[in-house]
Amino acid sequence: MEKSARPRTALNECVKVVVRCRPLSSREKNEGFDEGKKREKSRPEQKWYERLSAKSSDSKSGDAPLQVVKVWAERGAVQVHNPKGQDKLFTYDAAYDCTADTQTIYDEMVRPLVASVLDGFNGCVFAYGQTGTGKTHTMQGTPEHEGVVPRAFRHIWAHIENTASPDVTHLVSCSYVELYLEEVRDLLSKDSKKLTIRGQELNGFYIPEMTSVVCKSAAEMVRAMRAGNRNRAAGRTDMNEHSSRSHAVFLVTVETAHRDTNRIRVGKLNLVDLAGSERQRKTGAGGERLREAARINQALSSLGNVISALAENSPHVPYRDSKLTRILQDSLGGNSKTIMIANIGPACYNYDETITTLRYAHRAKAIKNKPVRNEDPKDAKLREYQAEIERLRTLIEARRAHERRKRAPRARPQPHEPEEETESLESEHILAESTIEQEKTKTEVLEHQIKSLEERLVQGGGGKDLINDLNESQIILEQRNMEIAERKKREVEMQQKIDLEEETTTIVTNTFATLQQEVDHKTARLKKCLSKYACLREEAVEQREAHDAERREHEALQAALIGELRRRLLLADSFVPEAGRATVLRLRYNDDCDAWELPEHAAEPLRARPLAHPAARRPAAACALPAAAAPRRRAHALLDLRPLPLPPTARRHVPPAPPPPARAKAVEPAPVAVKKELPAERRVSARPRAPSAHHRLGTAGVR
Ligand SMILES: Nc1ncnc2c1ncn2[C@@H]1O[C@H](COP(=O)(O)OP(=O)(O)OP(=O)(O)O)[C@@H](O)[C@H]1O
Repeated sequence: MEKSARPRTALNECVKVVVRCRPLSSREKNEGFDEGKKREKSRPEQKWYERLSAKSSDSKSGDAPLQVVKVWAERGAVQVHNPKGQDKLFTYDAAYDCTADTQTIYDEMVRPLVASVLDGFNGCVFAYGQTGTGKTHTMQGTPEHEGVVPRAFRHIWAHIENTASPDVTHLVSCSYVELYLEEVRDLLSKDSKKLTIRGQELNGFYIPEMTSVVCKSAAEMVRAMRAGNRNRAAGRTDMNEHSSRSHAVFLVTVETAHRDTNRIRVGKLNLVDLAGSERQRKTGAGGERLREAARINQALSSLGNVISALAENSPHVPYRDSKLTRILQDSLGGNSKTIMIANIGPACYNYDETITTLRYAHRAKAIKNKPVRNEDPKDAKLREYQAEIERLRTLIEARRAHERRKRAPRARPQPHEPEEETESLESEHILAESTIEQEKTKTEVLEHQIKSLEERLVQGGGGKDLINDLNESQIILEQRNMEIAERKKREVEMQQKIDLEEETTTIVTNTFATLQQEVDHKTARLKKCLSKYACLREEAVEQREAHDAERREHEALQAALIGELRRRLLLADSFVPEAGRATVLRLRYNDDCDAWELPEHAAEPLRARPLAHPAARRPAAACALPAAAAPRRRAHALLDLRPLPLPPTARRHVPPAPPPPARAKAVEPAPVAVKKELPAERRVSARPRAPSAHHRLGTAGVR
């Protein structure tokens, strides 16, 4: 992710939100009727199951009651059965049920976005949702069902082939990174090296050192994606056989140069497959999986906070809270056109998670981005390559001219000329020949360099003639699909408008014959309003409960992390030598460099408290007196206000003395050994010690 220039003027464009509901998995179908599993569920879930089972016997349909989600594709709405009250209804830009395939989602929603990227805009598609709801299935797909990412590759290359002409040059490059345990890793480098996010909140963040692979076809990009996927962290949980344990970002950069206008457009497409939120109770995660889950949930919670802050137009957006939100800064509230695909599962077992996902997705609809076309940005590689090719060409020209001058016919030695002169002319000739040879080799090297640079660029020679019939008909078909998708989108929007206006117009258009009619009508409206009010109150209670649950989870996580921190600090106290501990405590973490640093001008902490000199009239630090030991430092004149370590409150455990043999008992009484041990212990605690890491944690107010 290269740093790009900030846009000057931009039109606001809302984040588009799409919901996709996957089919019930075979496991969910079986689990619904498994009495053993039902008993394991928490009480509210069990009640829900019981209610549904009752309904199921009424409806006589096997698995229908297990599903709580109903998708109204033509309205872009999702309805969720509420076990405690009224059903919930959310509307989005589009909604797809389990029968919809990725092709439809791509044609209707993603295709226009990729077209904008080819026109020089930034674009982002990210899949969000609970674990096992089909984010990877949507983004990457399977060999049988191609996902959004490979479809975008094919779309990009179909466009490049279609617009091939000698006046248009393209450069396509891709990068692939993952965020695993809050570390950014390069998936396209052999050793998956760790990367650093640089930049400031105001100017946007970027990753300067990530590998960028120049590609010449869609197949090459798919190969790069697969190579990256092999390096990506994945693992098994109770909810997903192949669960992604990291957030992955595939970045495609398309640069297009038009010779006639001499302008370069750079479009960047971020394709993000997030790891899913998960509850330890359901995934059965432990050990390393639990650590991963904690980090995944933490990053997703930061993402949720960013979405909420942007939706509420809050003056502060906490992008800095996690690396994920830093990476996605431009996509959320910045210079980008963005699509959020919210993946949900239909099972009642996941009711809470589905509602949470739908709420965040609904909030994301209010986020306004400011996309602008990126024209002639400073970091365009195409311009760099073109300049380099131009420079090499001039160099070759200069060399050739030099060569020609050297080859110019020289005066032949005349018979009457002296022999020495003839010899010198001949040696000069040989020297010139060898220089020409050397120059020739250098020119060849330069020509080779030009060729390799030109190979990276895609430049069409024959325009439309190059495209075979199949490709052309495919493009026509895609255009038709896009038109159909556009019409469908308009239909959904109109349907949503009609639904909204239907309610308001009924009041206006209604004319009442009698007063009683008006009273009845108004009573009905009042009842409707009251039920809406009850619904909202219920939602507020639910949100508070969800918030409380989330807080409890965070508290448990925090307690676990503090426990871990204490253990590590204890280890540091026990094993880091006292001499080096003061230095260790001064280390500060630098977010930008992703490393621990020793601040340059930080005062060195005092190893011991300064004592008043016994000979001085006024109290003064012993080290401040001239007699004090040299060398003196400025830091020595500072007063150390940190509390001294408290003496230990527990006595050191003294192993009980082995029962003495009957005869020795009278000679060596046991209590003496305990008495001897105590003063020695006190002496240790009274000695001025370097501040311990553990002690610092205590004074920092961490409970
Ligand atoms: N629309 C769908 N149609 C059919 N099967 C699906 C669909 N969506 C998901 N699945 C199946 O559900 C399972 C889980 O999907 P996937 O791995 O994509 O979930 P995920 O959201 O990426 O999970 P995680 O966050 O744990 O990585 C897979 O076996 C996948 O094939």
